[in-house]
Amino acid sequence: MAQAPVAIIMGSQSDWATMRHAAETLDALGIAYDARIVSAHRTPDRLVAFAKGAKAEGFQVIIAGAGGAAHLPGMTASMTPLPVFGVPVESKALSGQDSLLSIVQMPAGIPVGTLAIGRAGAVNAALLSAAVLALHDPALAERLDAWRKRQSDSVTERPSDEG
Ligand SMILES: Nc1c(C(=O)O)ncn1[C@@H]1O[C@H](COP(=O)(O)O)[C@@H](O)[C@H]1O
Repeated sequence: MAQAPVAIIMGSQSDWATMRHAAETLDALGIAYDARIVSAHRTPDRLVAFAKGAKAEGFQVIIAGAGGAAHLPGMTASMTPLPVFGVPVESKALSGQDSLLSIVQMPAGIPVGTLAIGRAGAVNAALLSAAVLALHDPALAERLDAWRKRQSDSVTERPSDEG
């Protein structure tokens, strides 16, 4: 079986409720992915093995979701040359503000492409990954165009009472 181009990693099982939206978006675009739980805090050895080996495994893009003290995206980015898109998971205590600031304020030199908090960020991380992969995949570029057209077509011109 061909290697999935996208890795979706998350700090905890509890993040899956958010990160599954990235997975579903990749599904809709026909992009294979591998979803794994990897935590910089709780499974540091797993993180190092994953991040150092991700390119050799054949991944092309990494989506990393984490909440609270969200070190996972930045630590992953520090150990791989692959593009890393970070998704701040909405934490209970601070509504994801902590996750967002932990992920977005990287020091110059090690970038993480940071998305919005929660579901929107997860969906957009998948769409950004698709856009990167589509640069060298014309069939995927067509699927992405079609996805965006369907989205535009689904927006009515006027609001209705039915919502
Ligand atoms: N931020 C991180 C990391 C990490 O950055 O490596 N590992 C786990 N966590 C986060 O802890 C939160 C609570 O986790 P639990 O629900 O398992 O207690 C999750 O949102 C997870 O991403």
